[in-house]
Amino acid sequence: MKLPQHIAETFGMIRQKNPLVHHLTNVVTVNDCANAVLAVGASPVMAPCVREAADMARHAAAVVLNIGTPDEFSEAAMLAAGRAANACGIPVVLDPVGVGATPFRLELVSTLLRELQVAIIRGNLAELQCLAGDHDTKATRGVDSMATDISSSADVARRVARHYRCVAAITGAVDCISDGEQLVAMRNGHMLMRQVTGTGCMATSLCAACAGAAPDRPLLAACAGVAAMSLAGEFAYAALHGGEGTGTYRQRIIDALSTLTPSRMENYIRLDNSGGNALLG
Ligand SMILES: Nc1ncnc2c1ncn2[C@@H]1O[C@H](COP(=O)(O)OP(=O)(O)O)[C@@H](O)[C@H]1O
Ligand SMILES: Cc1ncsc1CCOP(=O)(O)O
Repeated sequence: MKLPQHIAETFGMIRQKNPLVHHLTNVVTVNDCANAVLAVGASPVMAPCVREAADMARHAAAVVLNIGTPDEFSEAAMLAAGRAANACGIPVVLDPVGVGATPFRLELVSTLLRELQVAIIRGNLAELQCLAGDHDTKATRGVDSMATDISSSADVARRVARHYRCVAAITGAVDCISDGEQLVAMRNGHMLMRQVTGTGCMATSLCAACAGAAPDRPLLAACAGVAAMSLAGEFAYAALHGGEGTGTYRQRIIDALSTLTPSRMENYIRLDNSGGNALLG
């Protein structure tokens, strides 16, 4: 089997298994994440209160910790959910939104990564550069950044994955996913995705949906989640008519996710081999 087929097969497992994805996430994009997860055949639930976060995590197939709008209660609830998930072998997927922007976010993410074993970290280049300890994180601008250069993304993804013993997924014009050894780079998506808030958060939730369906293959799960998001962005753009803008585009992204099939995914994934692709030592 070729790599796109493995990725597409992993995506297909979502509809077979209908995993429950528990989210502790931000207030900006929470509804988009819930709809994205539903669109691909998984079930979302959001239970951010510390009094039930761990109990809900135990029912779930995967847990998302997205630090987009952290407050003074976030750390306790995320730790409770994450510890419960770790104890039950349920994959935890971290989105370190804007981690380099404030000391509070950096401290929160450092605590989560010290106390929990995460399966997948999904973020943009600036966020993962920050986690890699790179000091040149000029790319940070609020919760946004740009990744066009495959060599930096590939290098940072590998280093983050090795350091935190997980899969690291860096999205951007090129998406680079690594487990520390193997690297998968894909060039799908559309630059208009940057004009719609939530495309990164949805990518993270989709990685969690895939990890919930295929917990034994986190690298392929992260590839499938990211590929689903990028392909939805690409197909949604192609479906726009004249006079339609980013509001319609946001809706069309959910439409594209809900109609995305494994065979379409397999056919449209564009691998970029210039950074060295999967099965690299
Ligand atoms: N310039 C681009 N060209 C194509 N796709 C892009 C581009 N920028 C981002 N994307 C896609 O948008 C989605 C969100 O990625 P990104 O913007 O990096 O996340 P974040 O919102 O966390 O910064 C991913 O599927 C990614 O591939
Ligand atoms: C705008 C904003 N501010 C805090 S969280 C958030 C949403 C970020 O979502 P994404 O990174 O997916 O665009």
